[in-house]
Amino acid sequence: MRYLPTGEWMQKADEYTIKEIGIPSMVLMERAALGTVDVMEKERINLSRTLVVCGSGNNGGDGFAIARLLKEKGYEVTAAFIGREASMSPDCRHQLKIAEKCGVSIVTSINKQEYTSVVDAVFGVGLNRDITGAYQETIEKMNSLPGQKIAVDIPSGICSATGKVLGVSFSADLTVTFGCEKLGCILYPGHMYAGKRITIDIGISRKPFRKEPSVCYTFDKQDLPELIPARKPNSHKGTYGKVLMITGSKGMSGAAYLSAKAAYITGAGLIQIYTAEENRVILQQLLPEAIICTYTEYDEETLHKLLEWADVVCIGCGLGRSNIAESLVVEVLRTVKFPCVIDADGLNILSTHLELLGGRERPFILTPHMKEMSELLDCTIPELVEKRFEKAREFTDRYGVVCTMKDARTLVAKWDRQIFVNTAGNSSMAKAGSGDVLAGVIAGLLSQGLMPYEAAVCGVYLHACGGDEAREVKGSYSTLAEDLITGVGTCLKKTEENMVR
Ligand SMILES: NC(=O)C1=CN([C@@H]2O[C@H](COP(=O)(O)OP(=O)(O)OC[C@H]3O[C@@H](n4cnc5c(N)ncnc54)[C@H](OP(=O)(O)O)[C@@H]3O)[C@@H](O)[C@H]2O)[C@@H](O)CC1
Ligand SMILES: [K+]
Repeated sequence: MRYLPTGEWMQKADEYTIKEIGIPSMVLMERAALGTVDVMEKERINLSRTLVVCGSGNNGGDGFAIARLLKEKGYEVTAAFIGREASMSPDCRHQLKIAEKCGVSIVTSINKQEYTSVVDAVFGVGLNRDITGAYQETIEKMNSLPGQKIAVDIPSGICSATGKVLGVSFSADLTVTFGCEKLGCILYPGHMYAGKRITIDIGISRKPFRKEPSVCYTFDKQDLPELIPARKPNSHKGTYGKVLMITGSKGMSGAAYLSAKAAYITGAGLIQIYTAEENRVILQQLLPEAIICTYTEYDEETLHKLLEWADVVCIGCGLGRSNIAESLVVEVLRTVKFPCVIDADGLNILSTHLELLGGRERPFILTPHMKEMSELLDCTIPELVEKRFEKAREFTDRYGVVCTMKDARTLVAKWDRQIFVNTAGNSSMAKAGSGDVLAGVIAGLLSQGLMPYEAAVCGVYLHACGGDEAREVKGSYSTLAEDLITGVGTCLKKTEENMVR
């Protein structure tokens, strides 16, 4: 796993490293500059005529050090100091003096000369308000220059906590970031301004991030072996759990099929689908591995028998909003004591029965997209988008559930855990049926013994990696939900092969 701190948290980590560990600030800055030059060379940036634009904070300090190192290597370099003299940080001032003494050409405005590359060291994580006036004009000018664009730590103008553009932003081809990638470069639109992102270690301690609830984290592919539940040599179908899927309705057999198949592909032992009678034949044909039980009217006795049979329940995919659906959701949420995934129509029904969540901790995993989440929270979608982290925390604190908030950057929250931010996946997954697959993947992981929060984070990540596998085969336009299921299977197989090796 790796942390995705905001700029504020990154500054706390810088401070901890300097004051508590004792690494001098100028040492960190030198490592940042050396690392940036190294990355630019490895990435084959044409550095033959480079402009480094520096502000008055430590990001500007990095910039002067980079300019000096480029000159040492024989490149033609100009450093433009466009910050305010009066507000220069001590390290920035120091770096400017060194650069001057080393003969770096220093100017105070961007001249018309053509550069092969433009390095943005105007603002880093210290950006704390909208960029206006002369700074805005400078950044617009930098964007309009020819040559490759490289951002130091974060593109100037991107809010490191939200990914929002604060007035204007440098648009980078490459961002070399220090210590940890900042949350704002992961979230949209910030992500689109960062270009290719490369993180370098400059010795900043990550200790301040541990156990800090407001710091987020993500996974990379190499984390998968640790995340997925182990298969045991001496096992049978009962070892991997019995999943009850209360899904599908008349005309909505697809959601029941996709979620159940996804749970099987993920490794569930046995699946029973409880659905409308109209779906019986089609589901039996589509998924002969599943047991099918059907209803024509609400039947509490059968429901209870099925709940006694199951270890895990997944309710809501394609369930509809009929009276029967409502009775099913209410009764399941009222009585179930084991892990339960609540998706789609299950969430729509839940939003008018929130009292069913109680407030005590129950093993529920809610998988809303932004619209469903806004209904659960009774707020507008723009309000939710603006304050997604606060809202996710507020909701999971209040109800004690696990919540995966689905979006281009899906979050997983639980009151006593740091928020997981998904960084895998792609636009091919923005299609009908993708949510059903996710609900099934999570149910499949629960049935193999993962705890609700672990199943949710692993499920979201695995589903997204499945999307990446699917895009490799089908491309961004033509990937279907069924392909995501195949992708999840491929991803699990690759992970297993790596584990064996
Ligand atoms: N030792 C370390 O800590 C290390 C730090 N490192 C590097 O330092 C970076 C962080 O440096 P930082 O904290 O000095 O902040 P930085 O981003 O340079 O900007 C602050 C300046 O901008 C100004 N300002 C802000 N918003 C503005 C606006 N909208 N419009 C106009 N002005 C605005 C603000 O002015 P003020 O708010 O004081 O008026 C202040 O002058 C970090 O990203 C990394 O690159 C690495 O070298 C590793 C070691
Ligand atoms: K920058």
